Amino acid sequence: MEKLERSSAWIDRKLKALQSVPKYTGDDFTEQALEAKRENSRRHFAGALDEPYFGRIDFKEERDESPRKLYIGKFGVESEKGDPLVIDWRAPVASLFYSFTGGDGPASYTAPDGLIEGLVYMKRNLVIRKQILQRVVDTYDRASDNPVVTDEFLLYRLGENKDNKLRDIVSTIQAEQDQIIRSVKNTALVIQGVAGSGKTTVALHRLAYLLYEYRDQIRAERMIIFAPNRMFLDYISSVLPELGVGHIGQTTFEDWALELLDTNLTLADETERRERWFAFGAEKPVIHDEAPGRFKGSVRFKRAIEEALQQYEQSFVPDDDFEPWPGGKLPGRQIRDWFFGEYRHYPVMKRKERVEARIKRWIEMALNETRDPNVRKERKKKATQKLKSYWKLWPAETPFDFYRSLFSPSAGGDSGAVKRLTEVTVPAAVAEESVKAFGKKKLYPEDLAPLLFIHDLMYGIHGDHTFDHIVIDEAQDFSPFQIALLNEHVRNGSFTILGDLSQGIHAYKGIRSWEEFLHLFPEEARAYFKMERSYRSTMEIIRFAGVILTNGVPESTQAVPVFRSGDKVKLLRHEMSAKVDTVVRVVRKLEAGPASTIAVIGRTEKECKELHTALLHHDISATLIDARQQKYEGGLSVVPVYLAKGLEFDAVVLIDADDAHYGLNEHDAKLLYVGCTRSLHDLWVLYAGIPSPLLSGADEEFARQIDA
Ligand SMILES: Nc1ncnc2c1ncn2[C@@H]1O[C@H](COP(=O)(O)OP(=O)(O)OP(=O)(O)O)[C@@H](O)[C@H]1O
Repeated sequence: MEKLERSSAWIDRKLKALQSVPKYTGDDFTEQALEAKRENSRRHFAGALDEPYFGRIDFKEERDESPRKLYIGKFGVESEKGDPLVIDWRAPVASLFYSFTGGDGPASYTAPDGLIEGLVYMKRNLVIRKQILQRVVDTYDRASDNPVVTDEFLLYRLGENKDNKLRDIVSTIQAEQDQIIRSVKNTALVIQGVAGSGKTTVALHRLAYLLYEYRDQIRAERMIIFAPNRMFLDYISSVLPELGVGHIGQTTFEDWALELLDTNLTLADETERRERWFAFGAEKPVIHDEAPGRFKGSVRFKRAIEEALQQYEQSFVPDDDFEPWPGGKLPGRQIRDWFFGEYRHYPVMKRKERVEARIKRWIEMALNETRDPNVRKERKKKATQKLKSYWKLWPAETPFDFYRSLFSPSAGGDSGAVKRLTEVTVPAAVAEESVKAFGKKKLYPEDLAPLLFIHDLMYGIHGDHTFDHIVIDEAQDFSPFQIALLNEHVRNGSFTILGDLSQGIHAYKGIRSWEEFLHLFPEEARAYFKMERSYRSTMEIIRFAGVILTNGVPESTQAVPVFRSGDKVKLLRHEMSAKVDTVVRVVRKLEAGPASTIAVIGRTEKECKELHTALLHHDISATLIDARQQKYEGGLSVVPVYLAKGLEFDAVVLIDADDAHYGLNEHDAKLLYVGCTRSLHDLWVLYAGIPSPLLSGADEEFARQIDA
């Protein structure tokens, strides 16, 4: 209590002092920089004032007589003398708070000058809100009979209801998560984590850590997060500001690539495609490596493009000499020497520019040697015309022209008649679909990486488009081509790539194994982590979801639950004709209970739309989430299962869990798994007729059958 009062008073004084300095709005750069620093500190102290710290760890270093009390908070605060009052959670010593897992033995952390060893005496979690101490939980006490770190505080945190935004977890980061967060910068981290293991959350905390640890080397504006859609970005948008980090770019791969390409190309409407990919029963598509996303996302396609471009470069310079006027001649050999020799390190279009400037300089020099002003004038005129026609001999394809020509030899630009891809054969269906879309200046998402790759090779990568660190969430839906392309847009291969193969519901474009990404990086520059503990859902929900994986994806990793018990999963059978009434009844019941976010999860967009309309007729207001959704509003949502990925809800009503909607196959199993693992506390699974075979074996211990 005394510590809290002292820290708060000190922070309050610092804040007031900063607030008393008038804000600088002038043009002086130095003053502007100082003001930005002050503003940062104001924000920092305002945050620290409300909640100065959340943890305490008593640690006795080997050389010390007695333990020191270390208070851990979101922001470090120092006393007037420079002593740490509160330690930033990202500081090396704070890692003790997270990595210490109990026992009598020594604990250690790595300080800038080496390993520090000692003994932990106590670990305490505190909840302080608006300077009022609300909760204290000692999760470790050396003096107790059984000194292990308990999950008590974590369970209290996990039991809380969630609103419409993902939150920070600084006070309860677990040891295995902390290890990932604190991994060194220049590595490509690939993380396979089960549903609810905290992948998204951990990646965001890692960004905050990197900014702290490498503050002299990296900048927030040069870090970027790729997420699957705008709604998901909105959902995760609070975490970084809560951690005091701003200005990190958050985007989708599509938006990022389209902006860089800066053309009049737009994305083709994928509604029909989505219906096809997510159809069920007899309509269900067979997915193989010839699917457009798999083919265009492959490394072999990338290699084939690279080769085609090399060929293209070889034939770039015409054999002709340049003869600006009778008797004047710049030999073709000389021009080729410039292009293939002197300028060989530049991308092809830059080389073309350089050669053009060089020819112009050559003309000027030749003109200067012409004494007679009339002849000079005449020659100048002729040279301008000749240069124009000479340039027509050079290829003038845009990256899009070039890309397009790969699919249909006759549709290319100047040299389109040449078959450019020699190493791969474009599957006929892919070529047909592509040609049709390209004719209307439309692209599919899987065209963006190859097109940008061609663009980069032709024009080079501008420094502004190179990042210090890249985070890729839901990476199982990315292609190796996309990762390889991004690797050229990041310094030192600094990546956090996270996903879950068991949630790989976009199999027509995503990967089958992490090896597909890992082998893109040298062995010494990559690291692979597995996160197997799931924090989101109750034990009952996790065990129930585990049954689905056992039935449909037997080789997948089962999630290990945190020991948080809740209600059994409700398996509710209803008459086919009573679907809407049953959903209405369950939703009303849930709305009357503690849940603040509820989702009704269906199989297809069409079925969700119908149900949403039916709910409105029953005066139940809900948000229908479709592929265009930009924001996640919370409350009650109706959402097709493939758009629910990444989100979470206090309660989930999963509808149509019958044998027709979810058959005994991998794709349906992954969809059903995603649906069930969205729930934190309460899961209702509704079906008419025969239940999905994926549910068979759901034990009475964690699931209960109810007849409507
Ligand atoms: N150490 C932790 N302390 C408290 N809550 C945690 C912790 N780790 C994860 N969580 C919570 O678990 C939930 C799942 O986290 P998150 O969405 O980051 O997981 P994920 O692995 O990305 O999930 P999915 O793949 O299913 O989308 C969130 O509510 C998050 O706050």
